[in-house]
Amino acid sequence: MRIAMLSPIAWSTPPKKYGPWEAMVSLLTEGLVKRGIDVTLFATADSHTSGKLHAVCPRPYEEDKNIHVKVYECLHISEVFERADEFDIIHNHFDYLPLTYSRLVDTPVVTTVHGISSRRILPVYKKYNNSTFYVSISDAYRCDELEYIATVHHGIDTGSFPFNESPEDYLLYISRIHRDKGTKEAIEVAKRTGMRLKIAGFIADPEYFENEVAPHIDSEQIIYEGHVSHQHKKDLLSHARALLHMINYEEAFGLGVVEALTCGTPVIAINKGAMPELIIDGETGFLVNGVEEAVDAVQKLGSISRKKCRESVEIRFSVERMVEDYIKVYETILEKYRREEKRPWGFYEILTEKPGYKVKRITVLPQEEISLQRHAHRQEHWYIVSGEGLVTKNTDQIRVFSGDSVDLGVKEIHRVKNTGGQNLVFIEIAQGDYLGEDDIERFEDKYGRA
Ligand SMILES: O=P(O)(O)OC[C@H]1O[C@](O)(CO)[C@@H](O)[C@@H]1O
Repeated sequence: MRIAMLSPIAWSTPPKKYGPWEAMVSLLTEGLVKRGIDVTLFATADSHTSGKLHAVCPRPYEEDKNIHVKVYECLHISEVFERADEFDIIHNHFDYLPLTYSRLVDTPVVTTVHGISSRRILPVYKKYNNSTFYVSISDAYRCDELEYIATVHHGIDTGSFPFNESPEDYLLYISRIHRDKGTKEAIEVAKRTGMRLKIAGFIADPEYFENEVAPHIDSEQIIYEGHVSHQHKKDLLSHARALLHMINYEEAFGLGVVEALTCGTPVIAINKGAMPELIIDGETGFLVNGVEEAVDAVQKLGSISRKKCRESVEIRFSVERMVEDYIKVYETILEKYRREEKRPWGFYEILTEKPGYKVKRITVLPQEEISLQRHAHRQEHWYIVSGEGLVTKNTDQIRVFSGDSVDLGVKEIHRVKNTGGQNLVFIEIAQGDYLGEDDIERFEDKYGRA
């Protein structure tokens, strides 16, 4: 299996410090290579992989403000798609932009949806919903308007995080410093419980840091450790009494939460987003609804077994499990693709074929149309499953929607155009003495095949 792994270029892959998407891409890439899979990693030039690295962007744009973000995004993404024929699957971790190239290539594209930053980007995801594949990183993060091939939780290199049975007496906040992540609320919990709080992470929102965080830093009770290295992060995580994760948004996953648990450190988190999928309330931490409940939870930390914390994530969130899950996703996609016949207007899948009849599921992409045609040996019955279209039947024009059907006799001239913004999907039952694809007489064709 040949995989093109498209990483973001905000940070290197793996990142030197912060960079959760790039960190996950690196772990997945290395895990796949270990399993003998041929992976080409498209990432910044200062990235490292035991697979093959392909880079056009010299440095991460977050580390070098001279890198023109849009220019390098274009150069980076186009590289993958220009080499599409060399791969069996393109695995996109670059959010929505690469989706817009996906219909220009024959290689299937699977996207791990790391985060939907705003509902305003949904139209792109919706447009490619039926022609590409999406993986959700938690069940909580599935968007009702999209279809997913699987949920795959992230995995971490659990073995590289030290387990510590005897913590020190401080609470920890480790994340980028931003309102969403609840730095201010973590400070409040520390102050109310009289415990020390160590804060680590890069300052994603300087104004928030200045107004809500900095005034509380006294380097005694509230300590800012800075944008820490991987080693420093592991030390902080393994020695903390608990991790405070007082998020103010529906977080898609929470790598820091899993990393803390791996060290044996319980997590007190706001019960939002993926938190219930990561933390077992009362056993590996506490799911709370605000500062008040978090303060109570701190008092109950003694009831948590640190060993249990580690055990709860060791297998469920290991890299090996994540790699295994993604291999299954790739295999499912390849199996589906083997069955699907590509056409310039979309694709079809033969559901069954027996002497005398053949059943297909036909997908016409938005605004595309099949040729104006007729068959000498078969009649067809079309049942519209979803989308909307305009059927030409001899001299008639018939608007069709989900639930409608159309019958086309032998030698009747016909065509269908997808007139909507979603895929037009219909089931075709063809009956006749000959059902080969070459029984098509084309009169007109948008793609020059007539
Ligand atoms: O000639 P085109 O545009 O590829 O269309 C072919 C499709 O049209 C149909 O013949 C429908 O009439 C399908 O059975 C077939 O897959």
